[in-house]
Amino acid sequence: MALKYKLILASGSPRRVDLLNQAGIEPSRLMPMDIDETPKKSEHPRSLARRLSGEKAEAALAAIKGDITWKGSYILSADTVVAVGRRILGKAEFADEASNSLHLLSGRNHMVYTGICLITPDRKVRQKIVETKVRFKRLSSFEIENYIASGQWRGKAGAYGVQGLAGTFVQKMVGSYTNVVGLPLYETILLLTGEGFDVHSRWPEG
Ligand SMILES: Cc1cn([C@H]2C[C@H](O)[C@@H](COP(=O)(O)OP(=O)(O)OP(=O)(O)O)O2)c(=O)[nH]c1=O
Repeated sequence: MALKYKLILASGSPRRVDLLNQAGIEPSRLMPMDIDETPKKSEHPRSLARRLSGEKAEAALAAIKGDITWKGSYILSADTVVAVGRRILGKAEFADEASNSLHLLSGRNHMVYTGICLITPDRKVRQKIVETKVRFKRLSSFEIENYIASGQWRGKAGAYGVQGLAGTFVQKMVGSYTNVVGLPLYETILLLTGEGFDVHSRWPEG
């Protein structure tokens, strides 16, 4: 069946592509957007997730402006922020930063906010912020050291990836798991179908 709409995923995150694929959607194009992700002074983590997801989608829209191939396509973006209270734990650049982040998360609750932004073919902007509460067990220095050695913290908010070894750190989670991995599937599909994107006609037949 010919698909009615094209979808641009304004992201370079392999996790987001995997999650969309899991939902039976193959983006027509991947557009990683290099935006400044620095939080503003006293910006709430929720507001940051909202602002950055919006900026990624708007940057992709600006980049395809005037290109007839992508006229009438949907643009989807997301941004995931990990926070302890109002304290934002960004992507660690070095091992010692990642270690600090994990020490902070150890034995505590934290929040994961993912902002999703959808720009429709008629260029309406729709946003949704999804929250998940995560509790990590108390981590020993030995566990943290070994986790750091695995390298799985690289490129991930809060310096961990729940879909990998850090899944063993999670004592409790309230809310969406896929939200923590980087794209809340239930809410994303709801947003897409609500805006007329043909999600279910893309599902494979067995
Ligand atoms: C908390 C957590 C985050 N992550 C990832 C998801 C995101 O890729 C990343 C958060 O950074 P983001 O800035 O949201 O995304 P990104 O820079 O990786 O990709 P893009 O902006 O191009 O879409 O952390 C996991 O993979 N697992 C986790 O458990």
